[in-house]
Amino acid sequence: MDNPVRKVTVRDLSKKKAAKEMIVTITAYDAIMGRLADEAGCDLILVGDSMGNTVLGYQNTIPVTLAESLMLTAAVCRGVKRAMVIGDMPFMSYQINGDEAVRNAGRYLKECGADGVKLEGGRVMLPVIKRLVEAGIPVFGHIGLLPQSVLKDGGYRIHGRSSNEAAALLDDALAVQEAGAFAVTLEGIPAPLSAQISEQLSIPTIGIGAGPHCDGQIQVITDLLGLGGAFLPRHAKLYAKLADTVRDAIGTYREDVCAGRFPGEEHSAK
Ligand SMILES: Nc1nc(=O)c2c([nH]1)NC[C@@H]1CN(c3ccc(C(=O)N[C@@H](CCC(=O)O)C(=O)O)cc3)CN21
Ligand SMILES: CC(C)C(=O)C(=O)O
Ligand SMILES: [Mg+2]
Repeated sequence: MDNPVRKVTVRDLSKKKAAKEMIVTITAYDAIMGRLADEAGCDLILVGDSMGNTVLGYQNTIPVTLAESLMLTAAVCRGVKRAMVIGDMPFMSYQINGDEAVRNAGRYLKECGADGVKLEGGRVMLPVIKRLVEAGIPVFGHIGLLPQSVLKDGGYRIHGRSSNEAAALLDDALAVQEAGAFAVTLEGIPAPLSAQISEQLSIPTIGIGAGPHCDGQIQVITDLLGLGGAFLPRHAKLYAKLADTVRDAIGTYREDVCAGRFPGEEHSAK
């Protein structure tokens, strides 16, 4: 039997925070990208409900279904050996009540092989997070800019700019920690406030659009690889231009086929 690779655990993440080592996180939506992110050494891989905006082609994360999220989470898990894989619970799969949240969250662990789930919301989600943790499900919290509230908020905006909002966000972070979450995403928060939250919390903070003083960072993989459309959020940095590479490769293939250059003899059965 192959020597199994040792999985990253929630305890490894705590140790990284204590040692001031960055927790590197990225989203993935299929086995191929999951494997590549794992091979690149990421600690955490989130099967984000940003699959709505990216691979599923919706306007936002609202329409993503539990079935879609479970299917892609299972695919990512099949590609990943070492990193923790977290399923991002979609809109309306955990907000109704704790019973539904536990039933739905459990499916990520049992049916997909995920190592935990993520859900959006601070103090209001304390009872739900607590129920999941009591059931033995590792929970990754998420506070600040909450994409599943885009319709209520009327768009995406930085949270915590006023002193009232900043105090509420610190309280949200403490509530998520008190509920038993193993880490929390800080999204769209001014850098000084995420620095303060990261210092006050014993659990790791993972930032996106939240400055450099978090215990780790997360990015949406299609933003980082240049696979998205024209819009790149301010928080994202282009590390590659894969859309150009892919379009060029497919275009060359098309020209070869039209010109009779492909398939050649070496690609043809005798
Ligand atoms: N491709 C992609 N990348 C993401 O980071 C992402 C998603 N999709 N989908 C789910 C959420 C939505 N996110 C978003 C989407 C838009 C902005 C945005 O418009 N930001 C403004 C700055 C806002 C401000 O400074 O107040 C920008 O100009 O980029 C931010 C986060 C983050 N998440
Ligand atoms: C951006 C991260 C935090 C997320 O929730 C997602 O990708 O859905
Ligand atoms: Mg999400």
